[in-house]
Order: sequence, then C-alpha cells, then structure tokens
Amino acid sequence: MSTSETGATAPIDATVQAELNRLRESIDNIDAAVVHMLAERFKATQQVGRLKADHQLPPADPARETRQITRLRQLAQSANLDPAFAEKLLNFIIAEVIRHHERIAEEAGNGNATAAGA
Ligand SMILES: C=C(O[C@@H]1C=C(C(=O)O)C=C[C@H]1O)C(=O)O
Repeated sequence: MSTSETGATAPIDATVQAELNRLRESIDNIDAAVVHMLAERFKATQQVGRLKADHQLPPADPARETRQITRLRQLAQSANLDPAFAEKLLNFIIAEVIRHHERIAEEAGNGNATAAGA
C-alpha cells in the first residue's frame, strides 16, 4: 500500500527539509506582514467610515473603487502577479470595508445608508 493510500508521510531528505523550512520561514514573515498591513489599512478605512457617517456621505464610492482596481491591476501586471487575482482580492477587502461603513452609518443614526448611497 502506498503512503497516499495510508495517509502516512514518506520520510523527507534532510536537504529538502532544510529548504522547505527556509521557504516556510519566509512565507510566515510575509503572512505576518500582510496581517499588519491589513490591520493598518482597516484602521484608515474605519476613520474614512466615521468621516463619511459624520458628513452623510454614502458608504461606498464606486468611482474610487474603479480607479483603485485599474491601478492595482497595473501594479500586479508589472510585479508578475495575476491581475485577476489582485482584482478579486481588492474587491474582497473593499466589500468588508463597505460593510463596516454601513454599520458605522447605522450606529451614527444614518440608518438607511446603502452601498449606492440611495
Ligand atoms: C475607504 C473608502 O470607502 C470604500 C472602500 C474602499 C477601500 O476599501 O479602498 C474604497 C472605496 C469605497 O467604496 C473610500 O471611500 O475611500
């Protein structure tokens, strides 16, 4: 029976293991940086949300989002990152930000604020 059938792992050559560890350390550092950068981004967007709620501005700004996506796709392309992936990631983050802004608006009593500002 093969290891894939038993679920057991084959022993890894020491050199391969060392290379795997080295690469994983780098991945762990990058993941930590991503978390810290996202935390900073959300701190800034929370402040934007409060500013918008204070001035009765809509939670979402589709024109701004279009400009960001165009810019991020160009950056991705020049960094050899799939632009479609970069766009999906940004859209995912922005959707969460808009949810936060809607909640901030509700809490500020601007109850019916929607993503479109209607
Ligand atoms: C942060 C803002 O609010 C929303 C969230 C955005 C973002 O996360 O980058 C961009 C546009 C808005 O839909 C903003 O208007 O700048």
